[in-house]
Amino acid sequence: MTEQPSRRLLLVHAHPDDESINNGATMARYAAEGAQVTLVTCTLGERGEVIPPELAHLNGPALGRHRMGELTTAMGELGVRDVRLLGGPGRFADSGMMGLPDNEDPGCFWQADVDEAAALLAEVIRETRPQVLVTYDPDGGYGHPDHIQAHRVATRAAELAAAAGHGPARVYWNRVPRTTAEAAFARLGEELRGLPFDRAATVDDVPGVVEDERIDVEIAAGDTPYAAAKAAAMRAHATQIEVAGSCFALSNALAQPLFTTEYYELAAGQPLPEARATDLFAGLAADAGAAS
Ligand SMILES: CC(=O)N[C@H]1[C@@H](O[C@@H]2[C@H](O)[C@H](O)[C@@H](O)[C@H](O)[C@H]2O)O[C@H](CO)[C@@H](O)[C@@H]1O
Ligand SMILES: [Zn+2]
Repeated sequence: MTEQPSRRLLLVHAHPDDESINNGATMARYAAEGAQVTLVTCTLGERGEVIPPELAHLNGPALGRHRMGELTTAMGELGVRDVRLLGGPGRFADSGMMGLPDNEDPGCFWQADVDEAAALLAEVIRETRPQVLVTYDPDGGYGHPDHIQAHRVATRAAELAAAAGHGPARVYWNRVPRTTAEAAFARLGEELRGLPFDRAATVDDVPGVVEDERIDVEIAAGDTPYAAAKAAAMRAHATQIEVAGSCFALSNALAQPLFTTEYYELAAGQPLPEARATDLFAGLAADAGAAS
């Protein structure tokens, strides 16, 4: 039986790029510190728009394969080695933005049976035994069907794992504190002229913004190598993201801040020993490593 690292983190995301945008610095930090970091991505983003003109021909399965390559490159930048597609490559297709006919595709993630998808994720939890699971809030951060479904599947999988005696000690939701977002957009407005973007997004465009008091953990990368790794990982997702300095834009070309501090709300599990902790595992009994 091989020993697992004493700290084990599982992140559940909807598309290739979400993990770097939301948790790139966090993943890089914990990977560098020797924690086990497992990423489960639920779709390959086959219905995404494509930014670079030279790649505009990519769509459907070809885009999905290309984005899997982007994800592999991005995880190399973060030092994350355990990357899995929920149910295997192509099991659940990208559902498209909320309200589009794409949502009715019987093979898309939005149409998946939550219990069936959760059983697949629960198997990953049984194998990897994470103490910490990170996913989106019930609205998926911004209402995208795949993000909402990722929340539902991750939540149900954690319940299944707990019922089997090996559930995560903590479940966190990706968050951004409102005052931080507002201050970052105020600075962005002054910097926009020097950026390759014509317009800026707004605070309302940022997923998961909540009042400051709901933030339980902040992982500040500041000027550490983890901030640079996050930017490099986001750049690797070139079909979806354009990075310029301390900002980025998705295919809508709306500039938004690239946060090098990442924030979390404790959704379930063991309370934290202090307000605004700086470690997702703070206060958890460091086990010797579960047998795999
Ligand atoms: C960050 C994220 O979740 N991206 C999703 C999203 O992409 C957006 C979508 O194409 C929208 O129409 C654009 O205006 C926006 O700029 C994109 O970020 O939805 C895609 C389709 O489901 C998905 O592939 C992409 O990963
Ligand atoms: Zn997404």
